[in-house]
Amino acid sequence: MKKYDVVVIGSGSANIVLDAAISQGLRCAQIEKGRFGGTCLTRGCIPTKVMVTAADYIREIEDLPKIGVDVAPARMNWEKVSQRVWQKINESKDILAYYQSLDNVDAYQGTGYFTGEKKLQIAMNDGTLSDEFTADKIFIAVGARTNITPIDGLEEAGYLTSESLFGEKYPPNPYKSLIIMGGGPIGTEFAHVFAATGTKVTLVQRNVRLLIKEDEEISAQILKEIRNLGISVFLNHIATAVRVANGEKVLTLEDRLTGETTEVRADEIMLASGIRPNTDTLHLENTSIETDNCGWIRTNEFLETNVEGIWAFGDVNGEAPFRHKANYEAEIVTHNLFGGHQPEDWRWARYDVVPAVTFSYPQVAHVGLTEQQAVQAGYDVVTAKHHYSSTAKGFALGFNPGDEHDGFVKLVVDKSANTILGVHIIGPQASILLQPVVNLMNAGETKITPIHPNIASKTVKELRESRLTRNLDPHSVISVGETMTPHPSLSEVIMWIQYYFGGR
Ligand SMILES: Cc1cc2nc3c(=O)[nH]c(=O)nc-3n(C[C@H](O)[C@H](O)[C@H](O)COP(=O)(O)OP(=O)(O)OC[C@H]3O[C@@H](n4cnc5c(N)ncnc54)[C@H](O)[C@@H]3O)c2cc1C
Ligand SMILES: NC(=O)c1ccc[n+]([C@@H]2O[C@H](COP(=O)([O-])OP(=O)(O)OC[C@H]3O[C@@H](n4cnc5c(N)ncnc54)[C@H](O)[C@@H]3O)[C@@H](O)[C@H]2O)c1
Repeated sequence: MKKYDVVVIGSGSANIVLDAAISQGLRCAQIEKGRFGGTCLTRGCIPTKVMVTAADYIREIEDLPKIGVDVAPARMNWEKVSQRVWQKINESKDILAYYQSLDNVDAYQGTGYFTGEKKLQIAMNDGTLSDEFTADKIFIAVGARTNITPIDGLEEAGYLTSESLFGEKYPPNPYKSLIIMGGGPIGTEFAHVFAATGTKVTLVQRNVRLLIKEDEEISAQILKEIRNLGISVFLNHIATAVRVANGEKVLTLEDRLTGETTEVRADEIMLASGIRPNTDTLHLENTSIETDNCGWIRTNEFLETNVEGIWAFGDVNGEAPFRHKANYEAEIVTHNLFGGHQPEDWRWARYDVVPAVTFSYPQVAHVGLTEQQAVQAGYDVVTAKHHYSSTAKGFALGFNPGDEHDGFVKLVVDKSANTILGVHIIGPQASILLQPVVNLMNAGETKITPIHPNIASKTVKELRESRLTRNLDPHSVISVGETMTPHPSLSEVIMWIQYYFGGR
């Protein structure tokens, strides 16, 4: 049976690990069933941010008269925006071509799955089956996909997901009307994009609030802002049936509190109702790799699975599903296994300082605990709120004290220790305003904290017993590089700093 040194399944954050293995001259295999580059490049962060940026400008231009700049209405040129969206998505072809050009990599286009504990096979996209093979080290980074909630009539009526939108269902023109189901980051970002194109958007959220991972005050504010954009929002509603009438999709909604039903109609329905892991494609039943009840692979703080020689990272381990978190984990694995470091200098993952940004209008950003979580955790909580209008630049941007659309920063502090527990921001550039706090919260000394204590290779057991600590000196470029950065371009600058100076 053929044996590789390294196999990576997935081509998103997995490529970070793959590149390190390649640079060491190891014999590698890469398996990807879809477009090379993974979700972020081909159907996630990057194409959506190209759209969101155009949508942001439309809204900002609309806001300009309030600071004394008269403007003509701005309009989204869908063809131009789409050309730019697909320019990025199509970089995928260059990624595939790059790996195909390397001698020590086999880039397989197909679905990889396990036939035994460390044995793999590939159902190739061309319909053939690969031979079985094995590897010393296997890295699973297969990500996740939209979780489709079954609704009567949905399959017959047809629907969109982020995958099909950036695929076979990409619209040549914006929809006249669109129903989006799900009020998380995907739902609110697409609601902003399409509303800015002139689409009549209806957002249906099962929960009583939008962006349920945010502090309650942020959820309440984003609701006001989203409604202010002309988007119709139904909270605490579920869809019970879909039918097609006069060329439109008609959705029956039920108020979960009162049971009252309403009908909403639109050209198209998009599901943004959460994600599920792609582990069902892997035939994990042929291995002893542990997952939780929903299929997310259990990993420890070193991204090890319970099977020696198999690691998993990114969305598939069920920790926060963000591009910056996936890359952070991939960099940890790279540092430990291919960085030439002794175990006592290994890195490990911590999930208490994972920043999150939703690129809605306005942006929403947070790191750490919400007020509600801090109270529940038993901290001596004190909070403070500072409005954009109370700052000189906030006023310059057009916010006035008392304005119901004023953005704010909410600080959650442990009063006894005087430490920051969480920061929550809603308003322009929230993604950038958050970053200094993320870096500070991540800096300093941290002690190893076991995650899934039963998962431990011999080295990890020793490291845990030695009570390893890592000191991130706030002056060091290494600390900058080891801190997650959710702003897309800021994170690229940080990666550049890390690669340029980090190794010196
Ligand atoms: C619409 C949208 C917008 C987003 N915006 C942001 C954002 O602004 N910021 C942010 O931080 N995050 C964002 N995310 C989340 C981010 O894209 C993911 O967290 C990140 O891409 C996960 O990376 P990954 O490496 O874990 O998996 P992926 O990048 O999903 O890579 C996994 C790859 O594995 C492939 N695969 C799956 N099963 C198999 C198999 N059996 N064999 C072979 N290949 C397989 C898949 O085709 C996929 O390409 C967004 C997601 C979506 C959907
Ligand atoms: N800017 C970003 O970082 C960014 C952007 C997009 C996506 N993402 C990541 O991708 C993941 C998936 O995003 P998401 O927004 O789909 O998931 P989500 O789980 O965060 O939100 C989905 C929401 O849909 C609701 N919902 C579920 N079923 C529903 C139904 N049938 N009808 C109406 N509402 C329903 C849920 O109550 C939930 O609030 C997120 O966890 C997020 O981290 C990140």
